[in-house]
Amino acid sequence: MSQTSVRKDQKLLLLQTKKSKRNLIEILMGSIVKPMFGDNITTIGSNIAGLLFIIETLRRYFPVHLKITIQELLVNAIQRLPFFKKCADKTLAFFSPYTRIRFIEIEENKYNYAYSAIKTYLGAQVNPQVKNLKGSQGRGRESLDFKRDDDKFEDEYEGVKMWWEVLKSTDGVKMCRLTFHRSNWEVVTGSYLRYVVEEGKSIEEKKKKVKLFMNNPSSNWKMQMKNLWSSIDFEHPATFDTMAMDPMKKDEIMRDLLAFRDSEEYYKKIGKAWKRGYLLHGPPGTGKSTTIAAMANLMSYSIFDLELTSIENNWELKKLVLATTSKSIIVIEDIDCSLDLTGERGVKEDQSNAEIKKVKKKNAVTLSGLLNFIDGIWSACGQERILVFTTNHLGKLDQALIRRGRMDMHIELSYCRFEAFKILAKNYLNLDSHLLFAEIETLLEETNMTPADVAENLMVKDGESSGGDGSLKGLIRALEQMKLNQHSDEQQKEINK
Ligand SMILES: Nc1ncnc2c1ncn2[C@@H]1O[C@H](COP(=O)(O)OP(=O)(O)OP(=O)(O)O)[C@@H](O)[C@H]1O
Ligand SMILES: [Mg+2]
Repeated sequence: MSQTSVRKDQKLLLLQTKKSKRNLIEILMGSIVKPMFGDNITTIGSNIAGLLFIIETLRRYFPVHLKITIQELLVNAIQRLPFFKKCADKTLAFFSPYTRIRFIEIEENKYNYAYSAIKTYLGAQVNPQVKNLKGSQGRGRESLDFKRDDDKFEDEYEGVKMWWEVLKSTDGVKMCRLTFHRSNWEVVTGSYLRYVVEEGKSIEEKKKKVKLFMNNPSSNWKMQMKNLWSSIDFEHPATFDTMAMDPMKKDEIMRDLLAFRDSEEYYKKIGKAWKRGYLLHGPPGTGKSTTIAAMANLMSYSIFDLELTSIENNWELKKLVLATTSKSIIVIEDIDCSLDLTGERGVKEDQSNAEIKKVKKKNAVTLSGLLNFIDGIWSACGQERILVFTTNHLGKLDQALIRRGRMDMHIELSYCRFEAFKILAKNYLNLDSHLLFAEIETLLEETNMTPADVAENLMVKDGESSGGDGSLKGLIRALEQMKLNQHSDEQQKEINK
């Protein structure tokens, strides 16, 4: 038989099959569907019949992977007709050996955190085989971030295959849908899903940007909670590595912070709110604000910088604290200057201090309001918060405010000594040692220079050589001058006695 006659025969066979299928469907439509639903449904029915035929024909002549697409096409086409959708879903579900789990973004007005973790996990499945990717670059970053840009994913876990789809319904409902073979129920629900959600959350955690929030004056709040705080990306470069501080003290603070971060279970067990208070005290320029920045960078916590002088009353303070998020550091700088912390507890007000009087008149946030905020409200407003107070005058603070339990750790930041100086010399001049270090060590012991002043002297000025000699000699001159001044001050005091 020639090839042309074979092709002719095939065509004839195809036509016959087509005709007999159409006949059968037309009989069905005419005798069952038409009497039930009338002419419109008959037209729909015969369209589906045509579609079924085309699909059947294509199925025979195309490779396996296309068959899957065709099946999907059919299911989609049928599902567009509401009447058939219900039947099709039920029939498919009844016969299919696969199980589907949906993770809907917002259900009953509640955000589903598993949805975002799963989406993050799926987006991170980047490898050279992936065809669609999205690229982006954050501000100040040199590297590009790539994310998977597909809405269908195949995943494998402990030898089990699973299929994910990222979907959006016509009414805007977003979801991730997982399909897997029923025989793998134990693996998927037992460990795979937990693994996916935990992995997604840890990726989110790493990518989370640290923010600096500042409270807006209450006149700008309007009705929405979102006007309470304004925020910017927190890009302070300070770390504990660059902090000039006694290494033992530094180590103690870092260990304390990290232990706090990992203590969720412990706080649950002892029935206490998961929070910790730090009081930073010391003269101006000793690094209190810098320590807060280093804390935020170490923990990747955002900072809520609470400016008490722009708050009218305790109620506003409460609202602001309730609007903070977990994993954050709430900071009140210069607590002694922010409000009159003594008046309400009956300690005699210093009448001569006009500045304090002015602040008191303007500000109705009270010490008891602040104490309530530290104790009671904490438990109501979530978990994992650090509170930091700073002051230049520890003695001015009410004992109730700083007692242990409220401020768990008192950190004194003080004048620059040799250990701290070595860190600054490394940071600013990249020097580990120098002939002038011995002289500087003695002078630092004899004077009280703040790390801020030492740092200022170590900054390489224009036109200076990079060896550090100029800066170190400049620092020695400044220290000697300070020593002279201190000496003459002491002499003056003796004379005044
Ligand atoms: N311990 C330190 N380690 C490294 N740098 C420091 C340290 N202390 C101060 N500095 C430098 O001095 C500058 C001022 O320090 P910082 O603002 O942290 O001091 P402060 O104690 O908060 O002062 P104030 O009481 O006036 O608010 C910082 O920008 C930092 O560069
Ligand atoms: Mg400061």
